Amino acid sequence: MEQLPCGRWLRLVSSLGMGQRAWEVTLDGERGRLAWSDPRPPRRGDENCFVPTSEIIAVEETELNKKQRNSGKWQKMGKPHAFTVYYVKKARNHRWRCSDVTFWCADEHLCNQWIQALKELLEMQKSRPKQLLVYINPYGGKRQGKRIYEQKVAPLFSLASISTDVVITEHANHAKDNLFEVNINKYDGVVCVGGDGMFSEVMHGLIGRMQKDSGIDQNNPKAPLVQCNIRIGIIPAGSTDCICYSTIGISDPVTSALHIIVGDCQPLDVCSVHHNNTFLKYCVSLLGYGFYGDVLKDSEKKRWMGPMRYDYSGFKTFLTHHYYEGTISFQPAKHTLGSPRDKYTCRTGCYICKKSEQQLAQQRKQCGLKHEEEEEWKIIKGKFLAINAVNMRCACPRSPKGLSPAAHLADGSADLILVRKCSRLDFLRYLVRHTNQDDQFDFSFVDVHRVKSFQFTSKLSEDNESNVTDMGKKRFGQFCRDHPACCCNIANSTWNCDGETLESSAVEVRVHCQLVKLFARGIEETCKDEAASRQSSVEQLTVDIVPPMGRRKNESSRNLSKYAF
Ligand SMILES: Nc1ncnc2c1ncn2[C@@H]1O[C@H](COP(=O)(O)OP(=O)(O)OP(=O)(O)O)[C@@H](O)[C@H]1O
Ligand SMILES: CCCCCCCCCCCCC/C=C/[C@@H](O)[C@H](CO)NC(C)=O
Ligand SMILES: [Ca+2]
Repeated sequence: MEQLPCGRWLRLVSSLGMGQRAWEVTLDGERGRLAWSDPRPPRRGDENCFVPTSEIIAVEETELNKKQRNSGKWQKMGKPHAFTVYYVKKARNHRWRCSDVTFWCADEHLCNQWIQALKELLEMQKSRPKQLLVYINPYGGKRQGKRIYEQKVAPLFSLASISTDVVITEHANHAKDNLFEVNINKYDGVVCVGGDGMFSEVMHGLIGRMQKDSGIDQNNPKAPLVQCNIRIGIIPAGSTDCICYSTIGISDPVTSALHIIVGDCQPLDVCSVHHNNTFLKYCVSLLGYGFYGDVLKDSEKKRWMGPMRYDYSGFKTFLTHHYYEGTISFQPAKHTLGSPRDKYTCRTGCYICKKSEQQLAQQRKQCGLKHEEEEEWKIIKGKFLAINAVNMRCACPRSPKGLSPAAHLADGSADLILVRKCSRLDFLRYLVRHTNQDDQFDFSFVDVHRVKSFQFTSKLSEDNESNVTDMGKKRFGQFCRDHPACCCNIANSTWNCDGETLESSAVEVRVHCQLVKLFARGIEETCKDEAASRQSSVEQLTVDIVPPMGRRKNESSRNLSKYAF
């Protein structure tokens, strides 16, 4: 056994009992892992197990029960001493579970030494939260938030020695308002139990509190916002849970709780939405006008249906097939490395996010924020069935690859998807591609741009501003309502902003790079993904990224692959 100068164990190797057999158990502080293997040759592959110390949840001294003590080897020795290690076990589809293993030995001192060493290693994990503030929406999704928290999450937090202050919300905006009042410095993180709307509330509370404390005016669309360092954890108990699904890879309360316990950290871009120098909302998942705005507006009246309301309203909105006229102007995100149509998806420790954030910071240092306003704006006028701006891929169980499969969580850009007027059948084909492997951008009526800011004005508000008489417009509105088959809608749609409707149709949107942080790590690469994506990603990165970054023409993909995979 070796000991660090500070007195900590670097390496502990012992022969310990597990079940009825002796195992060689190694705690390797330097490599950060606990491993156990059967010392009897030949070693079978499935009997060599290890767990990274960063994924150990807790260690506890264990009383072996009577049955265990009376069987086999136990009888031959005095009272055995045992300890249990609880750790993260990774199952399929990004699901995490809490597993445990119990080791025993006859020597009490040795047993205590192991418990002590493991506890010290856990203490060294500085990113783990000790004190959390939890908000539960009892009415989100299928109204199971409270039960989910009490039965699945609270026992894990208690096992990991995390203290919590729990607030069960009594009305909408309860959590948001409360975050302006609490002693926030007391907490290492805020957890929301609910859906995307509940996350949005907590995020608004935290960002708003941070700006207020720093004297930043949120109504100024150009204000450089102050980053929030207090992390947010999401325990999914909503209807879509798109933010959880897109940042963890699955919508599962136990998996989310374990990501919180191990102290994961995933930065996230946030869009600010303004109208006429008035702050409206922040958005992290979907900001959608037209189809998704109309689905949301209709579904709000059907909240009693629970998550099914989106299917009902989705079908109804699809049949109405309304399109909306307006003008979109946007600034392409030139600092980002990827593009919405490359195959390089955002994964844990994403290189594209890291590099894009660095390039943006460098640009701002060199040219200042003011210069950005003068950068190129592109303008598109048209008739749209849907305008969707997504800050993340917006995946959910209904659409596992999401609205924009290659969108990045933390690259300081959003993907702006414009679905122009097309036939019902074409729109259906577009929607169906959200659910299969085909490219949903491969349609003549769909455009996608990676942007850092955009503005939208509907034709209706443009006309109102120019001096067309109101009478004429009203008459035209009447005409269209009388002829629903024509599908044009001169009324405005509404914006769907993370599942909340916005009052105004004219908006000014800006992406704030990595404004908030989550207890998450992005989507982990699975063996299946690795095999499928390695070849295409390297090719794609070499083609798409290398030339704009000014690399030498034939610089090999080897240099990139060392970062990417
Ligand atoms: N106690 C409460 N009573 C009524 N509304 C609440 C309460 N607590 C929170 N809310 C509001 O309920 C809204 C919806 O909640 P939530 O996002 O949890 O569920 P959901 O809408 O079913 O799921 P999703 O957003 O994933 O579609 C939130 O915007 C939140 O402001
Ligand atoms: C006929 C087949 C049609 C299948 C269409 C499937 C498309 C599903 C795409 C879902 C995208 C969800 C984007 C997430 C938005 C959330 O912010 C919001 C609030 O939870 N949810 C919704 C539904 O607006
Ligand atoms: Ca992004």
